[in-house]
Amino acid sequence: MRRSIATVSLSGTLADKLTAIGAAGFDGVEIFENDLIAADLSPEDVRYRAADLGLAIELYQPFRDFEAVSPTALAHSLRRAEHKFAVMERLGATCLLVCSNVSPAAVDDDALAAEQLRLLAERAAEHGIRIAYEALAWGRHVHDYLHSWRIVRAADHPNLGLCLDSFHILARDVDPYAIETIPGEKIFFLQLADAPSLPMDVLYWSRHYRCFPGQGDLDVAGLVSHVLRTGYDGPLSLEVFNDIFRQAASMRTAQDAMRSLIALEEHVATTIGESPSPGPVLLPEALPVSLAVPPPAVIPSGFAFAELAAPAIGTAGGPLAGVLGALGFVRTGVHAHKPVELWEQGEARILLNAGSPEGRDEPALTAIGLESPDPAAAVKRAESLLSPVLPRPRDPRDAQLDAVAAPDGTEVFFCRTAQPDHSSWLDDFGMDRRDPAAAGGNGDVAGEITHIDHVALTQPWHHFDEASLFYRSVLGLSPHQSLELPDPYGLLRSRAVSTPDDRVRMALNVAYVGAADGRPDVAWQHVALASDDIVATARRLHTAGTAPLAIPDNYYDDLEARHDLGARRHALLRELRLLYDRDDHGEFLHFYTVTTGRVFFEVVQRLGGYRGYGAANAPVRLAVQHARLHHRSD
Ligand SMILES: O=C(O)c1ccc(O)c(O)c1
Ligand SMILES: [Mg+2]
Repeated sequence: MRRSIATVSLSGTLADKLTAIGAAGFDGVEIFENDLIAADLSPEDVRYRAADLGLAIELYQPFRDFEAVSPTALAHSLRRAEHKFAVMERLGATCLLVCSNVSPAAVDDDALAAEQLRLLAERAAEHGIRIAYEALAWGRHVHDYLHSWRIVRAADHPNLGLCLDSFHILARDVDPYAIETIPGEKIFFLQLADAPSLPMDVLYWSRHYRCFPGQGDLDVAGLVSHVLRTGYDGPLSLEVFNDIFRQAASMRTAQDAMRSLIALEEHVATTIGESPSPGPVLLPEALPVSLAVPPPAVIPSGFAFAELAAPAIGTAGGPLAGVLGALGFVRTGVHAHKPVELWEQGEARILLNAGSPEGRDEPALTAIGLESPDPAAAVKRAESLLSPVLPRPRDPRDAQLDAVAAPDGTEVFFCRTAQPDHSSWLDDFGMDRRDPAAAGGNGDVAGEITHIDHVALTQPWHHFDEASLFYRSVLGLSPHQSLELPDPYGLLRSRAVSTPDDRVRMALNVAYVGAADGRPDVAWQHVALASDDIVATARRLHTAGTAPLAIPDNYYDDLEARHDLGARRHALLRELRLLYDRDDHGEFLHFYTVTTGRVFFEVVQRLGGYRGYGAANAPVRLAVQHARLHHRSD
């Protein structure tokens, strides 16, 4: 399919936007009038620049408040239209979007709207221009696509058709099923946007919170299926009004947009045969357009490791090694020729890397290893969704490693640990790697860490939606609900993503920038380790002389008010500074270690089928972490 995007979706000048859109591989562009008006480029300059970048100008927009008006207003609007037609001729644009009238002066009269739109279409036809009429969700009288279709049908002019916009249709919860009753040739244009479900005024929601398909909660793929079934063969065009994208780097946003369209086409291709439809079953092969079909997602089956930059391991193991030791981890190997240590316990593996990349001078979570049924196929998938595959200046002695960069720069490795069909990264840590249990680990002691439960990564605030789309589309993880967590100095956005079997879970949090009063930027990351007996793990930590993060007494007073867990259990939680949560499926016990650089560990025990991440307790944790940070910098 032709892929297009509206210039309003990106930041920068019109020239920047065109360059970014061209570089991301789009076929076309919708020129937003305000971008052109403010540009120091003539319409001809824009036309030739777009052509040089391989971009067709698919649409010019928006033309507002035209239909169902008084004769005086109509005369004024027709004059305005003639000027716009002239600009479009200079641009080489042949389709004008007219959005439904929002003015209080508009009359509730479909026959009048049809008559006036017909007049506009007749004038447009003289310039070889077509009019695409769009029902804005907040239109004064016309706010639903079936209503705009009735008007277009009544006007009955070949140069008048519809613009369908997924936001306006899905935001008002209008059933897109009836789209299939519209002949495809009367759908002149299809605009796509997703949005997180937010109970708010639809105009405000549209102007600030639209996002690319796959980043929100709307069924954009289902809507596209209905449109394609009509025979529509025009472009899929992204039109996103978003406060963050307006500020973020345009090159990157354009690439994120392209990834979203590829994933959307794949979604449509794989589900169009199943979507409820008034017509016969239609398979992708029978469509007049072709849809992208990237190699399927390879769902990871667990964590192989988490890698931490540990600049200080040279000095007596460094603080991270101290914490790992107190938690019962054992250093089981050292990389054959890199300053990397392997620490293990159960199936949990942590790499401490002293070879601090690019001036990193504090501990940070830099890479995660995921167990993959097919690492090479996982990389192919990532490549086809425009994720940077990491060039590895590999030593021929090392095991083959397949890795991609996540949007926040975290390296994601696809591994097959100790599988006969693939070389194992573990072999790089020497044949004399110690068995963690035999090497003085605590395989036989209660409170063993069994595996990595989840990792929590902080995303720069302007890459949050991009990150959730990356984990969803590239790795095949399912996003959970977005949460807002109160922090002493801000509101933290958090969203978990996980595999269907929950063996890989990640929490994505927004990192934020310290305020003007000199507070530091906060981008804490953590590795959550699963224990089969958290009370024993906590006692071991105490015995090793390492204190967990000191949760305040007020938390325990409140916990007693919220949950009746019995006096003994409450006393135990308070003594060991364990936190507690529960959901409909089970209970959750957890504690945190103190932060080293940007990193801390969490130990968790899930009782029953608890599905969450202890988000209810995150505000207390953040407050304590902030207090420690302030204390240190005083
Ligand atoms: O927010 C608006 O006004 C607006 C304008 C043009 C569109 O295509 C649209 O979907 C919204
Ligand atoms: Mg629109």
